[in-house]
Parts: sequence; C-alpha cells; structure tokens
Amino acid sequence: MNQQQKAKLVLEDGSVFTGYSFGYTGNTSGEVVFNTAMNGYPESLTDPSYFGQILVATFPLVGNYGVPEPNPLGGIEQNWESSMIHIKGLVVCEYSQNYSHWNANKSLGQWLNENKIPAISGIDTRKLTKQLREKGCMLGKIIVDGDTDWYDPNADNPVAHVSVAKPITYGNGKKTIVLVDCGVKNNILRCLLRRDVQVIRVPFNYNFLSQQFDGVLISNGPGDPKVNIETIENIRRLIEMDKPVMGICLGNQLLALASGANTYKLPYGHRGHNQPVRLKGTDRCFVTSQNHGFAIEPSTLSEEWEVMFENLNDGTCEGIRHKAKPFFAVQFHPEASGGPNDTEFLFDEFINLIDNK
Ligand SMILES: NC(=O)CC[C@H](N)C(=O)O
Repeated sequence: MNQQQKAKLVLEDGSVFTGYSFGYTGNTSGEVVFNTAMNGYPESLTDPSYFGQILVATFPLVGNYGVPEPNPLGGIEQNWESSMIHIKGLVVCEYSQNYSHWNANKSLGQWLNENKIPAISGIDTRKLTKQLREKGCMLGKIIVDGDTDWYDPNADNPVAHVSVAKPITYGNGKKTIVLVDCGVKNNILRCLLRRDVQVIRVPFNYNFLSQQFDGVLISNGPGDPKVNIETIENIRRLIEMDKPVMGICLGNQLLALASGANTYKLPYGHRGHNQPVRLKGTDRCFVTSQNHGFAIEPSTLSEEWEVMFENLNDGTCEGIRHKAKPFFAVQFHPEASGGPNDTEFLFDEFINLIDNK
C-alpha cells in the first residue's frame, strides 16, 4: 500500500477535496454521510445499514486501535456487526496505520484493502461535514485514477442485498421471536438471545404470518424505507394480530408506514453515539446510538399511535407506540454496538410484553 498515493473526494455539488488513498487503491461512489462517534469503526463499517454509503468520520484520528479478528460463536460473529464491511468508502482526517489494542490483529487499512474498500485520508472533515450539514447529504465519489459512475443507494433496493437468504434459527428459549432481517446488526441477535428466547431470523420478504411465534422484531437496515413494499405489506397484516412487535430504526419506519403514516428524508441524518432523546411525556432522557437518514412524520400517525421518543436536538420523532396493542418501535439503537447501552432495557420491555400475553 502506498500511503502517499493521491486521491480525491468529489461531491455531487462539484466540490473536490484532495487527500491520500489508503485501504484499497481504487475508485468508488455512494451517498456521503457523516458519523460523529469517537470510536466504533469496526462496528460501523460492518453495520448493514451503511450499505451503499461513503462514511465520513468526524473524529479526527481513525485506525489507532486496529481491527479485531473475526470470532464467530453459535453462528454469530462476536466482534463485528455482520460478517462483512458494508460501506462503499471511508473518509478520514488522519489515518493511523500504527495500532495498538489487545484484540487487534490488523490495521484498518489492511482490512479495507482485503475487502476492496477504498478510503481517503488527509481530508478536512470539519469543512466537509459543515458542507453536508448546510446542503444535506450528497452523492460522492472517491477517485484515485480516471472516473466512476455515481451510485445512489436510495434509488436501489439495498435491503435485498443484506438480508439472509433463508430462515435461520438460534437459541432454544421457551418463547419464539421472529426477527425480520432487513440487514440486522449482530448485537440485536445477541441482546435477544441473552433473554432466553428462540429467534427465527427470516428474510426481509418472508411470509412468516402462518408460523408459530410469540413476538416479532423488525430490524434496522439500509436505504429508503418506502421501497420495501413486501415487508410493509407483511407488517400491515401482522398488526392486525395482537402479538407483541418491536421495531428498530428501519423497523420503526416500516412499522409506521404499515400503520399508514409517512416517512421523509432528513437533510443529513443522525449518525453518532451521543444523540439525546426524551421519553415523551416524561423528563427521562437517554443518550443513544443512532444511524439513520430518514424519520417518521409524526403528524401523519393515526389516532391509534403516539410518539414515544423525541430527539432533543431537533425535535424529530425517535420512536412510536400503539396506544392499545403491544407494539412499539425506536429510531435509535437500543443494542448500541457501538455506543451507549443505556436503552438496552427496551429489549426487556419487549420480552415483558411477550411474557404478559
Ligand atoms: N439504521 C437503520 O436502520 C437506518 C434506517 C434507514 N435506512 C435510514 O437511514 O433512516
């Protein structure tokens, strides 16, 4: 790898940032989004919700704790949020090729190179982030040589690329949860399995309604929620039943769409580990891990639903619940990974809904 090979980041608005190639030496394109987390790059890079996106780390030094070796246990990778990298490219200010951590076994650059993911360092990520905040998220390209076509993940059906191909069963607890896999993060599986349940992970468009189950969790996932027509239709039929339902991030948006509400694209989204939310109607606030570019339009919720959480930075909807039935969903990540674990108790609330049925 040549640390000094020049590269450029080109944005849809014509602006160009020059820097140096690291990771895989090649061109790439995707939607450019920024994340304000100070750490957690192995988790973010393997989070399927980042599929098709070029990730900008606002924290100025990235790579100094390396990358852990894969370590699957019971069919679930323990150190990553899925089995592969999903971002299309990475943008950092300073890349640290030197790393030190007890479970690191390679550098970030080596890992990116092995997975053919281009990255660029030496970028003024503060200036770039200000631009994305003012103009909104844009498509972008990392170019080392020549050119490449623009790629817009929101015009694609990215969930189909990251869901499982066929159902997989985990655990042997007494209650059975169907996990609708729209690109699920491994820590959602780990959080469920720690609570003595059996999990049947099904493809995003799988018709699970005729199956035996006690509750359904609709996972996070990439892209515009509205393109998931089949999943929304399955959820619409699911909520005619009374079985407990929990949604996370994309799952929150899909539940809202299935109930008849609308979603919209945020100008630059919420991505980071310190997004504050308030449990509506209380003074209880939580610091949450977030990664999304879309949100529910609360004014379109029907009478039967209410806002459960709101974002304290911009007032957007961060979760919904049904007023009478055991359904709730959150826009943030109670499974964290990376980020704070403060809202993991929501998995207990979901299991309580199942146990009290
Ligand atoms: N993490 C997620 O599930 C993201 C949901 C959706 N793709 C969004 O960007 O809003």
